[in-house]
Amino acid sequence: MNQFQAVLQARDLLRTHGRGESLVHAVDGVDLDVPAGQMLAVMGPSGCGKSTLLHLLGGLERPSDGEVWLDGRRIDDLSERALAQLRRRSVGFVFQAFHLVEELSAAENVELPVLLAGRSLRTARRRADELLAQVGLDDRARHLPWQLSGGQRQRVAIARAMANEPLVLLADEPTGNLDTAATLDVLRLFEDLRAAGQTLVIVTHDERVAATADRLVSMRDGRLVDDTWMADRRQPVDGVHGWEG
Ligand SMILES: Nc1ncnc2c1ncn2[C@@H]1O[C@H](COP(=O)(O)OP(=O)(O)OP(=O)(O)O)[C@@H](O)[C@H]1O
Repeated sequence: MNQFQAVLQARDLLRTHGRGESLVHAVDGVDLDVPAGQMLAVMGPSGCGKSTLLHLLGGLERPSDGEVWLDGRRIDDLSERALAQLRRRSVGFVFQAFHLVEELSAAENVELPVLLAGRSLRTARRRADELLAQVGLDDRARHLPWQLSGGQRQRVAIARAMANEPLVLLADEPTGNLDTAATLDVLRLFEDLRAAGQTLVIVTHDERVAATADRLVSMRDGRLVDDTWMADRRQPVDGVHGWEG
């Protein structure tokens, strides 16, 4: 653990695709320390490597070179089995397209990762009840995903991502498919999680979303080109302008 008590660290991270003429440096020498409890936004033009960076940080992809550390433990060189366990227990993912299991109810979607982590059905049910209440969907617990609005589906996905109390919550364009009202719901939820000490990394194209973060890093061509700590300038969700437009 370093002086910032970084929960998540990237060291000279490289991820390439293809070879020869078609070689792409999706992530090209990224160093990053995310302190515990920080809400970090990642922005940059399409194709600059934001999703790839998020996948590397959460162990969904392995780097071509460099290191990823989670809570003081190096994760990029773990076995497949250990990495799968880490993803289930220590990292929460939220995606633009929700990726809920369509055959399962909202509650069952949240229960699933708890069961996969080896806990009892009773524990899983209790956790799902708590989390769905927290995201304001206790009255939708038995609904299937297609019976929910996009914003409701994303709130279920956030509840699912939080099911095993992850060290970090990683979100890839979480509001990209949502209208303004649903975006605000999701941001208020993130704000509550942040207030409770949750570490969040959020990839976004939306400056209004980034304005609510503690820190904004900008990427270009696989590199970090700017790193701004908002400190006192971060905006509470309801203080951000431009939602009407
Ligand atoms: N599996 C792959 N094979 C080949 N190239 C890939 C692969 N995955 C990503 N890339 C390339 O790596 C670069 C970074 O992609 P990435 O999806 O991380 O960008 P992004 O910033 O998240 O883009 P967007 O904002 O459009 O989602 C792009 O040039 C992309 O085409």
